[in-house]
Amino acid sequence: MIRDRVPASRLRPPTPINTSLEGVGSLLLTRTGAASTVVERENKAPGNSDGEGGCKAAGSAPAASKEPVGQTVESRSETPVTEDTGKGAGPAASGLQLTSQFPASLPHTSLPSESGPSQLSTFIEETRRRMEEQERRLQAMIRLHQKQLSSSAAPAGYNRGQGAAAAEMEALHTMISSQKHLIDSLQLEKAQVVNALQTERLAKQMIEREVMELKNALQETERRMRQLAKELEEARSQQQHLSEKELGKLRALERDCAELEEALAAEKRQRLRIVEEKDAEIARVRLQLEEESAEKIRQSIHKERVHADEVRQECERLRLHLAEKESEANAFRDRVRLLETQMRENLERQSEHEQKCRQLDSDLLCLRNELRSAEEAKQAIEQALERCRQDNAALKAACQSLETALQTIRAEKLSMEAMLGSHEQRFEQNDNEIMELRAKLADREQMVRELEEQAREDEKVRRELHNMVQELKGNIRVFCRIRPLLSEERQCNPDVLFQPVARSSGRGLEVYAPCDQKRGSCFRTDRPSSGGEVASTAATHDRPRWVFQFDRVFDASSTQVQVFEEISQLVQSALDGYKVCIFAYGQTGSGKTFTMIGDRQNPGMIPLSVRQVFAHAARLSEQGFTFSFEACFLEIYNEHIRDLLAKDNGSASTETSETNKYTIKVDRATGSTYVSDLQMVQVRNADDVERLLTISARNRMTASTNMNERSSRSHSVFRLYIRGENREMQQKIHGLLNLIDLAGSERLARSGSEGERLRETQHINKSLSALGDVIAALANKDKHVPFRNSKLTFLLQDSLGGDSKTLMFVNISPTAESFPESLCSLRFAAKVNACDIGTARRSQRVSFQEP
Ligand SMILES: Nc1ncnc2c1ncn2[C@@H]1O[C@H](COP(=O)(O)OP(=O)(O)OP(=O)(O)O)[C@@H](O)[C@H]1O
Repeated sequence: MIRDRVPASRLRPPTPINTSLEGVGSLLLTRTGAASTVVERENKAPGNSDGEGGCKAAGSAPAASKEPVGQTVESRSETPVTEDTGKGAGPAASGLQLTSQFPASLPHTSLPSESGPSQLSTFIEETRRRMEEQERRLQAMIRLHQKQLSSSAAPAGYNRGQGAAAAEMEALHTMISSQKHLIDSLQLEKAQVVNALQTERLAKQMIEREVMELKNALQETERRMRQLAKELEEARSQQQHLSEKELGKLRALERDCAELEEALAAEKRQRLRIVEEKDAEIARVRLQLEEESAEKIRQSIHKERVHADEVRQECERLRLHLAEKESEANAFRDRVRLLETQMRENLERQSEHEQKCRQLDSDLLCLRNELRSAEEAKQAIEQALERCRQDNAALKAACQSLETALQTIRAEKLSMEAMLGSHEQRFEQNDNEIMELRAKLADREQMVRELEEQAREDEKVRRELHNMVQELKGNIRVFCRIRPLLSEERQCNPDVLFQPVARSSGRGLEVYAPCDQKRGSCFRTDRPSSGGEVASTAATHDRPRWVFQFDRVFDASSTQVQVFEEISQLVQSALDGYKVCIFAYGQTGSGKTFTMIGDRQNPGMIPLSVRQVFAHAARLSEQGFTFSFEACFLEIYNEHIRDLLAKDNGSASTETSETNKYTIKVDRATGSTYVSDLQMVQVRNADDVERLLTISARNRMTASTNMNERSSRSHSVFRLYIRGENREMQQKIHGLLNLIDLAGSERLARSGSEGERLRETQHINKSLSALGDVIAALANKDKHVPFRNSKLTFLLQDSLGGDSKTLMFVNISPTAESFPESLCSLRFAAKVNACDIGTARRSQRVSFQEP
C-alpha cells in the first residue's frame, strides 16, 4: 500500500554510506490530509552530505552532530524540525508531519570478487554493525514519536498516519531483524564453509602425507624387491652347488618370491591407481569445493550486495512505500530460503564429501593393513630366506668338510687299495710260504716227535746206563775233601800233612804225620790197614805216612763247583726217582757246613744240588714231565728232632715237648720214613730253597766248644721230595734227596767236653756210631740192620741201602793239631768206602768198631 503511494521517480537512489553516522539521511514522512506523501529531506550541508547537514537542517545546534545518536534524536524530538509545507506548522494544521532520521543507505562496501574468508567476515561484521546502528536509530525515532503522541492529543487522521508509521516501523524492525538473522545465517554458513575448507585442506594434507608415505613405502618395497632380487640372484648362483632338496626349496622360494613380486607389483599398480584416483578425486573435490565455495561466497556476496542494494532501495522505497518493502522482504525471504536450500545442498555435499573422505580413510586403512600384512609376509619370507641362506651356508660348509673328508678317505682308500694289493700279493706269497712252512713244520714236528721218542728212549737208556754206572761205582761212595788252612792256621802248620797221590786219578791220599815227634808218637802206625787205608808204611823222613783210597779226593784248592761236578750225577739220580743221601762227615771245623751249605760267594752242595734239580726238571718238563717239590729241614740234637723251618722253633722249646711232637714214622705202603708234624714247604725254584736255608741257619742251634767257636752240635738234615709224572710215557717219579750236615765227630778225650757239652758229644758219637753200624750191616748183608739205634739212621732208613745212592764227604782239617781226629775220620771213611750196600760185590765183613 505504501509502495502505491510513493512514486518510483521520487525515490532517491541509494547513497553510499560511510562508516560514520554522517551518511545517515533524514527521512521525513509527511502526511497531508487523506493522502500521505513521503518527502525526503536531504541534509545538505555545504560540501558534505552526511549527518552534519541533517543536523543543521533540523535546526539543531552544531554540537549536536557530535553527540550520540540517541541524544541527537532526543534533542530533535524536543525541537522538532518540521518542514512547513505551506499549510501551517503543527500537526493540527496540516496533519502529522513525521520527520525522522533514517539511514540513507545500508552498509555497502565493495567486496572483491576473489574475496577470502577474512574479507567476508569483515564485510559481514560491518554490515551487522550498521544494521544494529540502524535499529537503534529506529527505536529512538519510535520512542520519540511515542512521546510526542503521548504528550499531545493528536487528531484522528494524524493518529491513523501515526499508526501506519508505527506499522511501517514495525515492518522495518522486522525486516532488520530478518536481515540480522540472514547475516547470522550467512556468518554461520561462512564459518561452516571455512571449516569445510580447513577440513578439506587438512584432509588433503593428510592424504598427501599418506600418499607420500605410500610412495616412500613403495620406494622402500621396490628397494627391498631389488635387494631380494639381488639376494635371489646370489641364492641362484649358490643354488648350483646345493642338493636337489635345497634346489627344490629354492625354486619354491623363487616361485614365492615371483608371486610376491607379482602381488607386490599388482598391489603397487593398484595403489598407484588408487593414489592417482585419490589425487584426482582430491583435486576434483578440492576444485569443486573451492569452486562451489567461491561461487557460493561470490553468489552470497553478490546476492548480499544485491540484497543490500535492494534493501537499501527497499529502505528508500520503504520510506516511500512500505508495501514495496514487504514484497522485497518476501523476495528476500525467498532468496533466504533459496540460500538455505543451497546451504542444505552444500551440507549434503559436504556430508557426501565427508563420507567419501571416511570411505577413503577406511580404504587407506585397509590398504595400510594390507601393506602391513604384505610387509609381515615379506619379513617372514625374508626370515625364511635368511634361514635358508644360513642353512645353505651350513650345508655348504658341511659339504665342503665332507668333500674334504671324502677326498681324504678316497686318498686313504687308494693308498689302502694299493696297500691291500701289495698285502694280498704278500698274503699269497705268505700263504705259499706258510704252506711250505707248514709242510716243513709237519716234517719238523714229525722229526721232533721222533727225536722226542728217541730222547725218551735215550733218557731211558741213559738212566739205565747211569744206574749201571752208579752201581758199578758202588751205591755208597766216599769223597774226601781237605779244606785249606785258614789264615790264622798257616803260621803254625808249615808242613803239608795231606797230599793227594799223583797218578791216582784223584783217588789216592797220602797222609803224613806232623813233625812233632811227641804228637806223632801218639799214632799207631803199626796198626793193620783196613778199608781204604791201603799202605801204612814206615816213616819217611822220620815221619809216619799213610795212604788212603777214596772215590775222589779233593785237596785244598778244589772249589765248590768242582766238588759238585762230581756229585751232580748222583743228584741227577734223585730226579730219576732214586733216593739219594749225601753226608758230610768230619770233625768240628773240618769244613762240613762249608761243603754242604757254603756261603754267599761259594754256595755249597745243597744250593747247587737244588739248582741242578730245578734246572733239569725244567728241561724234563719240555718232554712232558710235571714236577712238584716239597722240602723240610730238621736237626737232630741230642737225639731229638727239631724243625728248622718252624716259626716257633726256639730255645724255649724243651726236649720233652719236641720228643712228643716230632716222631719218626714209617709209611708201610711205600716204606718211606717221615717225621710227624714236620713242616713240609712247597718249593718251586732254587730261591725258595735258599730262603729255607736262611731260615734254618737262624734256627740252627750252635754251641761253642773248645774245638770250634761255631761248632754245630747237631745233625742237620735237608730233605727234598721230588714227585714227577709223565702221562704220555705213563711214568711216575718219586725221588728223594737227603743232604746231611753231620755233627762234629771229635773224640771225647780231645774235645774236653763236660757237662752238657759232654752229653752232646756222647749223643753225636752214638749216632755216628749207629750210622757206621747201619752201613756195616748193609754192607755185610745182615738180616737185621740197626736203623733204629739212632734217630739219624732211623730217619734215613728209606735212603740207605736198596736202590738208594749214598755219598759221604769226609772233611779233613789240615792242621797238625787236628791230625789225630783227621786220621780217625779217614779211617772211618775208608771203611765206608770199602762197603757195597747196593750189590754185594764183596764178601769181606766190615766193622766200624775200633779194634
Ligand atoms: N774248602 C774250604 N775252603 C775255604 N775255607 C773252608 C773250606 N772248608 C772249610 N772252610 C772254613 O773252615 C772253617 C770251618 O768250616 P766249617 O764250619 O764248615 O766246619 P764244620 O766241620 O762244619 O764245623 P762244625 O762241625 O763245628 O760245624 C770255616 O771258617 C770255613 O769257612
